[in-house]
Amino acid sequence: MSSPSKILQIRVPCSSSNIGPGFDVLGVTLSLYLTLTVKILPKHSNLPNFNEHIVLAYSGEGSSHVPLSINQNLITKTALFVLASHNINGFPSPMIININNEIPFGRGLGSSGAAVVAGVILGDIAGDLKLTKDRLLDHCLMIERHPDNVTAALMGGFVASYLRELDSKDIEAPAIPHSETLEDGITANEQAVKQKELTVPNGIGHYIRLKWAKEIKAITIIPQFEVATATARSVLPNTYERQDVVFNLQRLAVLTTALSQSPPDADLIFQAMQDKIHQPYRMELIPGLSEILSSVNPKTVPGFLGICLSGAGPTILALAVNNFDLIADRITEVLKRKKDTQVIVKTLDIVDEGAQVIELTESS
Ligand SMILES: Nc1ncnc2c1ncn2[C@@H]1O[C@H](COP(=O)(O)OP(=O)(O)OP(=O)(O)O)[C@@H](O)[C@H]1O
Ligand SMILES: N[C@@H](CCO)C(=O)O
Repeated sequence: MSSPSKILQIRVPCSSSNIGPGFDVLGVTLSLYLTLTVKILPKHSNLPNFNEHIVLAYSGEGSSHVPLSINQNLITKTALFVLASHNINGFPSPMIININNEIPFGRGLGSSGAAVVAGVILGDIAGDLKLTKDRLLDHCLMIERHPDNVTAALMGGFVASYLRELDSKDIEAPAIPHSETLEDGITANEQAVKQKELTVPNGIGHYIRLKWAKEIKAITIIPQFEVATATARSVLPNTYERQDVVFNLQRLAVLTTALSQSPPDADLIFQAMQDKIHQPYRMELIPGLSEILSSVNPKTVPGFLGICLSGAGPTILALAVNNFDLIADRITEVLKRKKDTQVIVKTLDIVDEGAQVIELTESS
């Protein structure tokens, strides 16, 4: 008797991180999703592609260039890493995985974070590991070393997080697929077989969910060009002046509470969303960023609260309680003047739910 096949859906929201001063600290989940529909087949099933026992189909954002080989795709590569770290060599059962992605790549909306979270959950399900949410987070944080996007995508809502300091031997194992340098030749699976053991430390990530005032919406102004996170991190300095660090710490502490208050205090939020740690250095990658960030002001546009680079950019995140179209038009106009690019505007809700697994059907 074969075991019945199972159909599950893994749904992970996109996220905007930093929110100005909270570089590598703050993340908030927004209403665009990466969805995997996973059919786990009985072990002896024949699949249409007889050479592989995993069939990957992909639609939506990134579909023209995302790799569909399981050793190269960030989602399946992450799942293989999770399995390998539990001494499971490869996917134990045949699967048909349909991926639908609404999150644009390389725009600062946490596409890689969502892919890593989806991959960790896929590995957990495929290996029947039953990992706790905190343990899922540990695995995510081995792959994406800044916690802001993955923690928000997994836990949902407005989240602040930090990483425990780890020994370099724990984080430098060559078997770890880093989300920003996917080109590495050896697969997690091959490496794990060589290493035999690959242990993911416990309790890497620590987080707290913060309150977000329900009337505050996120306007995302998404230019149609990509900035890879690795590039946007490579332009940052290794050391900072004390006054710049203090500037951000002061604003970060105020911002976390300011965004929870109803009605929101626009002047307080606008000032508290200023940053001196990452945005000034990323101006060379996003033409006109300085002008864009000063193109709207709560004194001239009622309902507008604040503006920043979303994640590593190039998307601009504007927070507001109304006048969404007017705010988006102002920012788009400056952006287009500075660079000849198409721009897509989406006004998104803040979503409370992080990654979810939904069991769809079960058939023999
Ligand atoms: N759904 C997906 N499936 C497979 N790979 C993905 C998926 N989403 C993202 N990736 C990989 O992640 C890369 C984008 O990651 P990157 O960190 O540069 O940008 P981002 O995550 O969109 O932005 P940010 O981290 O600033 O929010 C893509 O080029 C692709 O290699
Ligand atoms: N905090 C990260 C987010 C990008 O994923 C950065 O700004 O580089």
